[in-house]
Amino acid sequence: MHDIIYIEGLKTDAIIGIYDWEKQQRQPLIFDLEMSVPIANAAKSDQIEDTVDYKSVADFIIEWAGNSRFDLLETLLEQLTEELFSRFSAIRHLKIKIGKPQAVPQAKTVGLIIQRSRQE
Ligand SMILES: Nc1nc2c(c(=O)[nH]1)N=C([C@H](O)[C@@H](O)CO)CN2
Repeated sequence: MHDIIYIEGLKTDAIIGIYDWEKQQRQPLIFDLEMSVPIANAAKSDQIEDTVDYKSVADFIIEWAGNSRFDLLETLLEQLTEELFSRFSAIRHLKIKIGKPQAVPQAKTVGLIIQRSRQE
């Protein structure tokens, strides 16, 4: 059982969606992440290098998702998960929720949650 480093309510604007109008204008996406990371080394050393820097993860997601262009949330999240495992080697498991608040006007938000483990 590992510890969880989390990011909640991370907002970025992206080109995402299956309809023509969605391919013309950016719309907000909201990310919630839980990253399973062993924190014992960082807790002893007090060094950011020994853990996962949530600020670096947040900055990466804003940049990567902001420059992405997908039809489906499914594709975006699957590819984002691979990028995060590749860039942040201490992440063992990832749970990511993505919300698309403008997609269904009658709903507060809609979206997708995926959970993946690092493939060794
Ligand atoms: N499972 C999904 N369903 C839908 C998606 C999606 O990405 N995954 N996308 C859309 C449209 O782009 C919608 O968000 C526009 O309102 C519809 N269903």
